[in-house]
Amino acid sequence: MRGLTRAGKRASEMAFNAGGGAINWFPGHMAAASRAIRDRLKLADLVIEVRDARIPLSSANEDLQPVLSAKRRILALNKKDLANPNIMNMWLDHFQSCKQDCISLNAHSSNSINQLLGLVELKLREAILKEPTLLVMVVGVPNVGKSALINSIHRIANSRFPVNDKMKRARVGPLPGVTQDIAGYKIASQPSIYVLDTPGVLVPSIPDMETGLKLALTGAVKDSVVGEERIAKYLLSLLNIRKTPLHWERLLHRREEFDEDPDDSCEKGSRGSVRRRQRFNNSDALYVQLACQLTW
Ligand SMILES: Nc1nc2c(ncn2[C@@H]2O[C@H](COP(=O)(O)OP(=O)(O)OP(=O)(O)O)[C@@H](O)[C@H]2O)c(=O)[nH]1
Repeated sequence: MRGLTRAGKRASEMAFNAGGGAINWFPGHMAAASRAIRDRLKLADLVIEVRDARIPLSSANEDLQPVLSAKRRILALNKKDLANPNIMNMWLDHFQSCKQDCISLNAHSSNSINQLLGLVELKLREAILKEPTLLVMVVGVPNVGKSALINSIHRIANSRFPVNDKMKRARVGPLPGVTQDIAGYKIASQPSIYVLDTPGVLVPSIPDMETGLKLALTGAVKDSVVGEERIAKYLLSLLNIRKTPLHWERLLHRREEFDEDPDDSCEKGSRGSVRRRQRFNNSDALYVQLACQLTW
């Protein structure tokens, strides 16, 4: 693990030194948004801190941690469908061993949202009996899936306890910075429970280049801010360090073996239909293999 960390640092240094100028990680609107989030946090009964399941440490906003850890908090590792399940489970064990309520999610999956709502109910059990209004705040770095999560929570909660309010939808988009203002969504009555969507915020200065490049690679920072070439070089260096070209070489080799036996390229589906096994793309593999060698 330590070897991989050192190698990751080396990859980020190489990518960074490739040039491209200084990086401004903190656009103007984030300072105002950070202040507004801190203000509202004082009123929140529960915080859902959304992090990216692929980079659960790098996607933490370190400046907010002292405030967040003093609140009732659920750590939601979102985009679990894009993460390596073995590594993600290791992180879940780690956070749970630190007595932190933690859950891995896919914001578009009803199963995930039902599990999250179960945990929210559990955390708010006592407050639900006492308070007429409760506030759940969703915070996290840009593009981590906060608004998608809120839309799913809103939809599922509304199907369980219909709220008379008009159903609003939070704006979701593939680029960071779509949500610019804090907005509330009512998900229950008696007590009234509101979920607050917040703009994604980063720390004003990212402490090390590797963290910055991981955030860029997973979409928390626009490609143009860091530079497409830097991001691509970092990715290719990581693939190289993890010996991905070697793995692909083996797959290519196996493909040649399949080609020698044409009967092997088909397999029976569960209903007896014959379906073609998905072929490994030879030219893509060779292209990335070559690109990795060039960045080394
Ligand atoms: N694969 C996958 N994509 C997701 C998931 N959750 C959200 N997304 C996608 O991630 C992108 C960003 O989602 P948003 O909900 O807009 O993210 P946000 O955190 O509100 O972004 P900001 O407005 O920058 O704060 C969208 O393209 C979503 O469809 C998930 O669990 N898995």
